[in-house]
Amino acid sequence: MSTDDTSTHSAMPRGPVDSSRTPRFAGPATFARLPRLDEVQGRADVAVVGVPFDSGVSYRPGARFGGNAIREASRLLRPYNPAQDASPFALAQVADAGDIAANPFDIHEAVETVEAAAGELLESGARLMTLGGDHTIALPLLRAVARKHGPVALLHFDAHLDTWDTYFGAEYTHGTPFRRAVEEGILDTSALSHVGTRGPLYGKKDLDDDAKMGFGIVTSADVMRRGVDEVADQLRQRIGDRPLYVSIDIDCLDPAHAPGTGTPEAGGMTSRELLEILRGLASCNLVSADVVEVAPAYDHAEITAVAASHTAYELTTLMSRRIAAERQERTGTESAD
Ligand SMILES: N=C(N)NCCCC(=O)O
Ligand SMILES: [Zn+2]
Ligand SMILES: [Zn+2]
Repeated sequence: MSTDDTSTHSAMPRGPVDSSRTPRFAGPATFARLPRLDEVQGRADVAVVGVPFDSGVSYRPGARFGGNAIREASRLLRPYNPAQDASPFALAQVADAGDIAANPFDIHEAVETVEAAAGELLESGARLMTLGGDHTIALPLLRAVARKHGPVALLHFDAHLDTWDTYFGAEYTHGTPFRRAVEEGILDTSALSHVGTRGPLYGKKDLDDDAKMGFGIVTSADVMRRGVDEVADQLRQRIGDRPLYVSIDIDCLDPAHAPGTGTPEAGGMTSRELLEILRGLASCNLVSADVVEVAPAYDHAEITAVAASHTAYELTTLMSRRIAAERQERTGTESAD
């Protein structure tokens, strides 16, 4: 496979394979046909990393195949993002860091492995764009991010709260990562939001517990009634300039927009609403993000994987723009000295 370098200068980021020369359906899939991390000497501003782990699910399994399904569906992403007026892969070096090899038979060990591998990537200077995997993995990712940035603001898109206590006595599951994260003090409890919440709960106490942890909720019905601009404004105000982690469970979307997921709930957001809210976060300091719960066995015609690939593309664009703005600020300051 040809890995044509679209950049002409060694200091320029190396971009995706040129789809006008190598058909986009040829060769093994990396996210958006970007170079692998080893092809850019291990130096990336944004590392796209897969976590093929789904041993924490409470219903349908299969999200372990989500990352590669998203990579396959991302072949059609193009280098310029008109909605954000930015070329994310030219503004910063984005590279595919491959998969974290987590033990499928031992959740505690898997959680440790993910935390350590994510920590290494963050130490190298990269922001993480993680492709799950089930939602269990958000906990070790947040631990690693908080070690670098301190407690972070959390914007959580999901049909579910994922602040339940335990399932079958297990503390690490895909329904419990954010309760553990609050208990561990790795979240900034003045800036926690769920978006897209809906569906039946075990009881009203689920909501009371969640509110006590500090979460605000924008339900999927709120998004429909209030509209994406107002919702994005409100979220931006709550987040301010705090370091922000965005965790996106693809089941925040309606099953019509994301059938390929493990715990589907009717009445969800459209992919258009999700993408528009994300675009509205352009001023935020997005330090890392994940897209999880894509289970391709239940998908049809890559509906879910395409939605997830565009979601990761918008998130990557937000990070690249922020990286470029920070670089600009530094160079501006240096030349002013
Ligand atoms: N999809 C995620 N992350 N969590 C759903 C847990 C819902 C349940 O089993 O009751
Ligand atoms: Zn969910
Ligand atoms: Zn979830």
